[in-house]
Amino acid sequence: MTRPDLPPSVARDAQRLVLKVGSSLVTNEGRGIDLEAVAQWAEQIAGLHASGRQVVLVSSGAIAEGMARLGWPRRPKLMSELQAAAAVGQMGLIQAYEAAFARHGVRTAQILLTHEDLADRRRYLNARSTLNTLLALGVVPIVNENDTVVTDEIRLGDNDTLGALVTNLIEADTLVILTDQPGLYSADPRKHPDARFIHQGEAGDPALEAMAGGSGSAIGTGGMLTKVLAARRAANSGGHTIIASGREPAVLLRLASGEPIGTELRAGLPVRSARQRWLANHLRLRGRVTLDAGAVRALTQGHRSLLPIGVIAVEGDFERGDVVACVDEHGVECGRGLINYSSADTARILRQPSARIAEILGHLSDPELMHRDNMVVVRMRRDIG
Ligand SMILES: Nc1ncnc2c1ncn2[C@@H]1O[C@H](COP(=O)(O)OP(=O)(O)O)[C@@H](O)[C@H]1O
Ligand SMILES: N[C@@H](CCC(=O)OP(=O)(O)O)C(=O)O
Repeated sequence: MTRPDLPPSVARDAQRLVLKVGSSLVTNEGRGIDLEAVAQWAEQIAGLHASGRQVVLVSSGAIAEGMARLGWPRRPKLMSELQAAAAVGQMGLIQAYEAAFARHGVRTAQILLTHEDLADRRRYLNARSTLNTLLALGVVPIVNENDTVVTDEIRLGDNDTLGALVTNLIEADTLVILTDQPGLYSADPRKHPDARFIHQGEAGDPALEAMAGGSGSAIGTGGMLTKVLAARRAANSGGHTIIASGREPAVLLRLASGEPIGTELRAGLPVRSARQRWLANHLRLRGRVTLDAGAVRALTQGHRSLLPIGVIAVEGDFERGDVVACVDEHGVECGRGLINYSSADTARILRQPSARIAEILGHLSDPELMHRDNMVVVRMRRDIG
């Protein structure tokens, strides 16, 4: 869907793009890899390369393609079967992409990531430098979640989130999410055919997030909600997001030439530092501390460190250096950061002035429970980090 009276697409000025393609597009609604679509994306990305732009491709479809290859008509429920399907399907995906890009003389690389790779600071920095090196070499990295090794509790589960994390990781200017709809509507168009098309908005706008529903197909996973939330996450590093139809001819080249296609969600939020983003992007936290109202204010308005005196409860089993959530008395997260004391020690020093830490614990690591520099404030109720 083009946007005739609108300003040029943000993709026109993007030097570094992340392109995310969904399972139903990649696998022709689960029938098997859509080689024609893959060929077109490869041709377009080669065209973007020729104009000096760098592209990372985040491709879903491993499970759907694995199911097609194994002759499974329905998505299995068992984790081990999903993982087996992903292992089979990922081979097919990578072969198809490598062959399609080779026709344009463009090299590809496979990158399979887990949440843990991005949560561990050292592995996160490694992933970042590998991706940056590949881009500098003119290679197109093809990223997917490492479905065969992740367990249910630690899966990202949807590649919209992964696309946003990769956007943050390499500080891409624009995240383009291609899907089976022309973009975001005021309600799921599968259920509400009269829904209004949203041409443009601001990433992180709760009104837009309320419009987006789950997946309407048997193949996709996150639906529109994960795409709109991905836009909020991408905006943390200043990345704009475009959600558009993968069936739109030459969609990437047209976007890059400035044609306004799909829904554009602009980054308007203050950009977070790489360290703050790394903290914010932790999807599974080791525990949480409950803050009294004064401590919540000190954190969110005063931009101060968290002291043990403002903590009224502690939950979870964590060590010094783990990422822990700070919640208010209603359990709503207001910040998160690296904690200076284990859960056992925190339980002993909560509600106490910092001057008493050494006396209670027999040692003093830091006067703060969480230092300002190691924290990120979370502002909204429905925050995704
Ligand atoms: N407000 C909305 N606007 C557009 N699509 C929506 C909306 N809410 C839910 N959807 C559903 O989201 C689906 C796209 O997400 P998904 O199935 O996960 O695709 P993909 O495999 O591309 O990630 C659409 O087919 C549509 O049914
Ligand atoms: N890693 C999974 C992708 C899951 C996913 O996010 O799918 P989709 O909602 O179609 O983007 C796979 O390759 O099957």
